[in-house]
Amino acid sequence: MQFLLNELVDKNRAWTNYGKVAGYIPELSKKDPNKLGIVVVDVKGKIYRAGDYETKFTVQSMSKPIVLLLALLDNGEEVFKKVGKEPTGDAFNSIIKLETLNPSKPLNPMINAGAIAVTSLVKGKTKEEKFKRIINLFRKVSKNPKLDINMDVYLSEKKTGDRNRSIAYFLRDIGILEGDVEDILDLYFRQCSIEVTCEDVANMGMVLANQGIDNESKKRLVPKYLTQIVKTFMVTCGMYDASGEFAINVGVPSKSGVSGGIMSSVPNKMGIGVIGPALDYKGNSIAGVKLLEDLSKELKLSIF
Ligand SMILES: NC(=O)CC[C@H](N)C(=O)O
Repeated sequence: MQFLLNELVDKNRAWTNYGKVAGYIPELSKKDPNKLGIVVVDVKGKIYRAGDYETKFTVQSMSKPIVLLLALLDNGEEVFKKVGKEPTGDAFNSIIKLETLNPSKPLNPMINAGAIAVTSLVKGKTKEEKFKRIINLFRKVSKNPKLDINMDVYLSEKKTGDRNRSIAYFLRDIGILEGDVEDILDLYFRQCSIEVTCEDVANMGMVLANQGIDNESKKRLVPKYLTQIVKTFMVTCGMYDASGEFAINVGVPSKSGVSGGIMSSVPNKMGIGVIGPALDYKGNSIAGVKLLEDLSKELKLSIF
């Protein structure tokens, strides 16, 4: 496995010359596009690392499946009164269907509109308590008690996130969001700015792959059926409007983020964390996706 990972990172590094780092969050545009790293954690707890696996990056949309777990723990299936279960075929930050669908609600929790609605459902008396509950779940599933926000990325997105702000105000207008919109957005920006490495992300993917059980302590962290719901969303909507192609070429429940990270869960086998900041026009890491395609073919990881 170690040899294979080294070989596949070397082979796919050339792809980092294609695509662009995300520019709409100014702090992300400073990232080195030529990084490519991967960590694989298997169900027995063995860890394999290759390439620029030590690179730090923010979770961005890879936070969506984890916060969805928390909202489902807090509210059960009531969550789906506020957000649907279907793919959109639109970009992750699209607004268009919010107005044209009737009755209107975000189509799924993996797009920004759906994720903002999900974040609003996390329980807690104050914003601080809500964020504490969010970061604590991240620390638990990543096995990294030191996980925290990257302040520069957080402030950068908070200052420039007008599209998300528009989405959130629209969601309040149509009755999906309740409460203080700026507070909900602030929580959403914070969850996106949690700083991780490939190993943290691989561990997060492992909990989902292992049906909610910590693969080492064997403790149950979240109910199995919630991990099934989340993994299904990762298959159908996790790579935004490229989820169908990714399902054919890789075939593993995965979630990408605009930082260039990808979290993958191979059911009952492994968690994978990948970083490659240069993105295609849909917002997925070009080299990261190519690397996962090769790994999936070599190890026959497709679930289909
Ligand atoms: N695709 C993403 O990773 C989006 C997350 C980002 N923080 C945003 O809301 O725009």
